[in-house]
Amino acid sequence: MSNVIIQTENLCKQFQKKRVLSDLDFQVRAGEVVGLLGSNGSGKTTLLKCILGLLKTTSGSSSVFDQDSWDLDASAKARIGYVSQDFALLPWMTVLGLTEYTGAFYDRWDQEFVNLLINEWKLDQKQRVGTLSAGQRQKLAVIVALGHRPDLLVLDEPVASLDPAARRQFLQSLIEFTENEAHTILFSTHITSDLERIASHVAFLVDGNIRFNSELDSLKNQVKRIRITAAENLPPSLGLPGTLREQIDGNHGLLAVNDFEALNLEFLSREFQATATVEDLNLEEIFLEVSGAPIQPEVEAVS
Ligand SMILES: Nc1ncnc2c1ncn2[C@@H]1O[C@H](COP(=O)(O)OP(=O)(O)OP(=O)(O)O)[C@@H](O)[C@H]1O
Repeated sequence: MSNVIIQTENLCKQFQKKRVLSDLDFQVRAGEVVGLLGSNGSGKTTLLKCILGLLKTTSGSSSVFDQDSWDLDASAKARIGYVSQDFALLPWMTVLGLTEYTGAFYDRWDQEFVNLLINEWKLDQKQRVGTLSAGQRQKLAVIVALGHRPDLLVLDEPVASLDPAARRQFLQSLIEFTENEAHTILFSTHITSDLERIASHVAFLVDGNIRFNSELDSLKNQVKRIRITAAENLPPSLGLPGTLREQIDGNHGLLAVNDFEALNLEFLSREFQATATVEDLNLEEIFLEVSGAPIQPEVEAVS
C-alpha cells in the first residue's frame, strides 16, 4: 500500500481570471506533520479546500488516500478531520452535547478521548456553544475534528484565536495525538514558532506554487545566509547556483542560498579572494528569503 496520503500534480485553481494556484505539485506522506506556510492571500485555504474536494480544481489532479479529491467516497471522508477558518458550530447545543451529536455520525468516535480534551483545554461541558469565546470555539472545533481519531487531520490556521498558553497546550495535545498513533497532519499557519515546535515538514506556498517541501531540519541545513568580503570589488552577480537573494556592495556581498551543501565555498576564495561567513537562519528568516520579501540585514560584514 502506498504511504502517500495527499498528492497533487499540476494543480491549478483560478477564480474567474485570477490564478491562485499554478501547476502545483505537492505530496504528503503517512505520519508527516506538515506546516503549510504562506503570506496572506497566497492560497493556503484554496489549496486545502482543493485537496479535500471542497473546491473543484481548474486543471491538474489532486488525490487523498489514492482517491480523486473531488470524488472521495464515504470511507475516505470518514478518515479525515478538518477545521476550516470559518467553521460553524451549532450555537444552541452544549459543549458536551455537540460532541456527542457529532459522534453519532462516526463509527469510530472516541468520546472518552473527547472528554479528556474538553477537560485539558478547560472547556465547560455544560456551556452553550453560542456563548463561548472565539478561542474556546476554536478549541471545540479542533476537538470535534479529532474525536473520530482521523488518519488525516487538516487544520486551516488552527491557533489563530488562541492565546499563547492555549496555543502551547493545543500543540502539546497535537504532538501527543501524532506520537501515539500514525496520524498525518497538514496545517496552515503564519506563526512560524508554532510550526517549528510541531512540524516534521514545512511547505512554503509562494506565487501559487510550493517552493519547498522538506523536512524542517534539512531545510535549515539547506538555506543559509552568507556574508562575503573580497579583496576587491565584487561583480554585480556572483552567479552561484541556488541563489535566492544577492546584495552586492563594493567588496561586500550578502547572499541567501537554497542549497548550501552543494555550494563550493573554495570557489569564492579562488575566484574573488573572498572570505565567507555562513549564518544559520530561523524559519521566519528562511520564509522571507524564499518568498523574496524585503529583509533588512546589513550587507557589511559583521566583525
Ligand atoms: N471564492 C473566491 N472567489 C474569488 N477569489 C477568491 C475566492 N476564494 C479565494 N479567493 C482569492 O484567492 C486568493 C487566495 O485566497 P486564500 O483564502 O486561499 O488565501 P490564504 O493564503 O488562505 O490567505 P490568509 O492567510 O489571509 O487566510 C485571495 O486573493 C482570495 O481573494
